[in-house]
Amino acid sequence: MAVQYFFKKKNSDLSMKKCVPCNSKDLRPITEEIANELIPRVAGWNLVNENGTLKLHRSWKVKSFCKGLELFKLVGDVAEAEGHHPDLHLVGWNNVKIEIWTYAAGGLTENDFILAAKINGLDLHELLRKKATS
Ligand SMILES: C[C@H](O)[C@H](O)[C@H]1CNC2=NC(N)=NC(=O)C2=N1
Repeated sequence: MAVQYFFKKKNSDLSMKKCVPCNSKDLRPITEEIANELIPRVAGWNLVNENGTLKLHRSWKVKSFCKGLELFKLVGDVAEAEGHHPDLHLVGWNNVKIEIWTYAAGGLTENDFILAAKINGLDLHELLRKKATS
């Protein structure tokens, strides 16, 4: 279902969609080929293949450790509202990295792109270092 859905709704705004529960039995990850086609729809996110598991990664440099925690809170609220949860990393006091994939599917599903698009919709600009965002 996921694959066709993506193709049909190519121009729809992912951030307007809602994550579906990840406990469905027929949850299948998308292929790397399709993931490569979709990645431009979530600006700033990179496709990573970790030992065969596709994931979305994005990094930010924050102004301070506490701003990093604030970022986590904003992202955490989105994740809770969607019932879909990223891995959050805050390393070396100001490097935030977020990884998203669907554990239940062992790879990427539409949910991951929806969550990434919603995170992109957050106004993080007060939290980030002026210079680099990567
Ligand atoms: C039942 C519930 O929807 C699942 O446990 C959800 C919770 N959040 C999740 N988040 C992510 N990123 N992947 C999952 O497979 C996942 N599973």
